[in-house]
Amino acid sequence: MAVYTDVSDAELSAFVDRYDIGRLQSAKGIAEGVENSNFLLQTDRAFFILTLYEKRVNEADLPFFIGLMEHLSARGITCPQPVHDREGNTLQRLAGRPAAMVTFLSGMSVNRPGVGHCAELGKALAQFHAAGADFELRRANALSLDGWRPLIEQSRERADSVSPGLASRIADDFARLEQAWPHDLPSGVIHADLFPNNVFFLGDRLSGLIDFYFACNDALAYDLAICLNAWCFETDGSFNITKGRAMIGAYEAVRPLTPAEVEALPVLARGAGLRFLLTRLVDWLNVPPGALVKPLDPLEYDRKLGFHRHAATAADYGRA
Ligand SMILES: Nc1ncnc2c1ncn2[C@@H]1O[C@H](COP(=O)(O)OP(=O)(O)O)[C@@H](O)[C@H]1O
Ligand SMILES: N[C@@H](CCOP(=O)(O)O)C(=O)O
Repeated sequence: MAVYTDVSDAELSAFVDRYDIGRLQSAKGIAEGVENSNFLLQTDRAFFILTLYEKRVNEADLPFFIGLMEHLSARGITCPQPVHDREGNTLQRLAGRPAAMVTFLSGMSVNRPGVGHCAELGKALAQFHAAGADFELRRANALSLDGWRPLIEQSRERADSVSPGLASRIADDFARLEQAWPHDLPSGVIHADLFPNNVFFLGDRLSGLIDFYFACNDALAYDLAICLNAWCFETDGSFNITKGRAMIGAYEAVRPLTPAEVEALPVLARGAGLRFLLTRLVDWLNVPPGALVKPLDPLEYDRKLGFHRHAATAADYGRA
């Protein structure tokens, strides 16, 4: 359960009173998520999500995230809308943390995405990229190539306690990626964490996207590579090419990839795999004492990297 910061009932009630959203009736810490502390609030009018931003979120980036949700909503992307308090503010402080309230989105995330879910995701990702094209704020990707080095250093000494040989596999991946990473691909606002838990469905139809707190400016195809990692592998570690084909095909029906993006796809997918291996590994080795959080398995991404290391072309991911 991701609740790093405790908030008393009295603090929550006083917080809700800053808004014109009714009186607080109940508040629960949310079981899912690993990055921030989230609470489901029910007032006598509606449900809301309250987020207290934790360690990985830089307070200076919050206007980017909040502004992006407002920008996307205005362009027809279903995502949480930041709620304004009586004075018009969206950004707050609560229990010593930066905080914001957003609207509650209905729908359910899928634990085991099927081919149809992957196609829905591909289409929504391309629509998201199109909607973000005229967003004026910018945010560099703190978790791209340059951001991996400190994570490697933080985890190097203890990596082999998680799996023998892991430190050297990570070093080899990083060396290869440093040499092959593309720098001139079409770029724009990317979600950068569009995992199944951040996508809601109503029936078979994708109904909304959440969790924009890794969003940044980077290569658009890198976002697709993240989604191939997060959606198209089976639990035994094998890549499901039918899912990859469905996702890439639906993405390209909205935004065709350039030849350079197609060529870069295996490197981008390997980089995305390493990025999630590293953040998971660092979290695994550093669970804050007393925090209600279950760290995610880093070795899931070590297994996925086993596929990426041998993938030669985009065809291995299902690109026709
Ligand atoms: N706007 C929202 N509407 C409905 N549920 C939400 C919303 N935002 C978050 N949640 C719920 O809270 C969980 C954790 O949110 P998330 O943003 O993924 O947290 P974290 O960034 O800490 O990982 C989600 O899996 C979802 O169940
Ligand atoms: N998607 C990341 C973890 C980030 O958690 P989220 O709840 O913010 O999506 C991973 O799987 O490592």
